[in-house]
Amino acid sequence: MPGMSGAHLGEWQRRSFDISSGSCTPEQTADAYRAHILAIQYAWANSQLSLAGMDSLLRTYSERYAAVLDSDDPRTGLNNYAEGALHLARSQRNHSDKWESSLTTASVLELPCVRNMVRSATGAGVSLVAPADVNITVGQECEGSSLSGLVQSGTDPLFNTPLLWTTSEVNSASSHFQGAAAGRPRGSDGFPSQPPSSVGPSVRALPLFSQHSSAPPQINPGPAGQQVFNSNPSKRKAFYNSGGEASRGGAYGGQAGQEPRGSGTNFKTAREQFFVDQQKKHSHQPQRNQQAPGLASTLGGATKKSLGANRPRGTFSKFVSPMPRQEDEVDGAGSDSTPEPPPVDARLKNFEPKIIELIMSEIMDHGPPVAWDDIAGLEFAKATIKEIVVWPMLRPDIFTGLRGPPKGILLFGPPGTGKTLIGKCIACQSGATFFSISASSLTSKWVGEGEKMVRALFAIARCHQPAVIFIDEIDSLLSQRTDGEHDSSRRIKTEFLVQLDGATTSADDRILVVGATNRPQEIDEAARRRLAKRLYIPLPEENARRQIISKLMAREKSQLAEDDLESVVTGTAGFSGADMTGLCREAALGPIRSIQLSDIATITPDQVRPILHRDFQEALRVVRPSVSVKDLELYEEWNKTFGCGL
Ligand SMILES: Nc1ncnc2c1ncn2[C@@H]1O[C@H](COP(=O)(O)OP(=O)(O)OP(=O)(O)O)[C@@H](O)[C@H]1O
Ligand SMILES: [Mg+2]
Repeated sequence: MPGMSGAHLGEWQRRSFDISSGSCTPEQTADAYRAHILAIQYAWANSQLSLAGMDSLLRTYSERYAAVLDSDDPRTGLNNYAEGALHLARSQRNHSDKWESSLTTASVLELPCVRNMVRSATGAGVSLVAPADVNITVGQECEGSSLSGLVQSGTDPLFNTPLLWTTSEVNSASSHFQGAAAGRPRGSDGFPSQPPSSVGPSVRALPLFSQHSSAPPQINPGPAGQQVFNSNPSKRKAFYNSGGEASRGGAYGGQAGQEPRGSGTNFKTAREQFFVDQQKKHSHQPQRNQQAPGLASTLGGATKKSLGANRPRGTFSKFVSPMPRQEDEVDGAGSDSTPEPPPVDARLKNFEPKIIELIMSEIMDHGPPVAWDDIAGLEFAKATIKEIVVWPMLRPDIFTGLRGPPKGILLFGPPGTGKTLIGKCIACQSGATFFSISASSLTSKWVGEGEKMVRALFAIARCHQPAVIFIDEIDSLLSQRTDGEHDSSRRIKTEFLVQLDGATTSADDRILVVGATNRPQEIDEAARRRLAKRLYIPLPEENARRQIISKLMAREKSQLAEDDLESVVTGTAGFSGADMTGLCREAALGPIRSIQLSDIATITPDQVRPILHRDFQEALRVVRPSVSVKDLELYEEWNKTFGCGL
């Protein structure tokens, strides 16, 4: 800014980025709090701050920091991670979504079967079935409402016919309309050739669907009799809408409008209250609900399920989800017990379930087991890891105080020397909950959410102690912080360091962080300090190379004399474990290459010759070591400077 001195600029920056100024973005605020947290830790490490002082300051700033991270408010918080997920979820449909059919009232009336029905009804004065209790939405008008439990008769001006609905008609109508919608084969006129069986004492056989019925149907009034309902289309629409509720009200007792619960409570659910209001609106149908109980009870099993709504409820009853449960759908009967959500640890209550799920999915499945013997050589590293990881996990009571194990390990060394293999072995052998995290799983999710993932990861690990967090290729996550790097990756790193510090210094937590890298020199020095035990995983020595070849050849048909093996071992100096595996693969192809092309189609596996020394000699001509001497020197150098090996 021209004319503005450095001092002014500094003042302006100080005020603009002052957290309390209220003008900071949530990112700036979070950054500032993070900086505070690190400064406090730094001050303590340099003995400028007492332990108690650090403790209290850390608590204050951690809480403020967490508030910014966890707040859902986009103006004050960073918690926007769910948006991406919700966007995806929005396009999905579930049971509660309305299924909209292309059928409209007009198109239904145009259906030949409906026309027939209208015609015969006009002639015979029989009842018409209202398109109710169909699990489809006809246009936007009726909402899959159920008229079950209602017996209505009257004159429908639309059809100019007596209007009569019975429970069975409702059911039949349901099946008819569903059938029509699904295009199922029907009788000649589109109706089922057999009338549906009676569904209960109040339900008569369906005259409407016996297509040749000419006499007015006999109507069983049901226990509560019938009522007349003169409707016009708009009224009927309203009635359908309320009727669904009515019937459902009936299905779960049907006493809406009366004292609803026999249990002496006046409690009404919102749905019941809605129904009562609707009923008042349609006060020209006064007895509608009185007849509902009987009909409803007969319909209980015959029409749609009430999804738990038929259970007596009160203020102290359990909430019953309106969503059908899977087992309800399977067994049809349902049970009174609602599924208990899995208990959530109080320490995780600040994290969204989705993020917890994401982390949990990172828990490594104990795939193919890896034993310590599967790792050739590396005796020192194996012994140290057993001492640090396995025994303390098994006997935490012995490994206390000064014997307390270090909480952070760094495995470093040239590529292909078995670092990841060791990680897999720890997963199998330690008996701890094993989280295998790669940098990409934290950084490639939603931008800005990496640090939340990191926090959640450590919180979950704390809930699943003893736990091992294995971070492969840790250099890409904790490389040295530079000025030019992206803000979000910087934030993830800082968050990781904060968490790592907590995990590696807390005496109570049994969380071990294991990092693996083949670029140790790129790791941030703060991370290096936290990963206190830095173990060099070198290229395999002669003995280890011999072990690798012997182990791999033992699974194949091979003839390798002792001398041959020795010559291969000496010829592979400088090979990594992965190079050795590659060499054996190449040698194993030798016998196949020696087969005549004409025989390849017919030869049996037994006829393939064993792997011989000459196959290794051939293979050695094409497989070269992948680690250069120069690279090796760098590792040795770094090991001398920072390593904890012998
Ligand atoms: N010490 C060993 N014993 C047996 N097999 C080994 C050994 N080291 C490496 N291998 C073989 O090499 C393969 C690769 O090893 P691994 O993935 O553990 O290497 P790494 O050290 O993690 O390499 P990078 O640094 O490139 O990730 C293993 O699957 C295994 O087949
Ligand atoms: Mg690896």
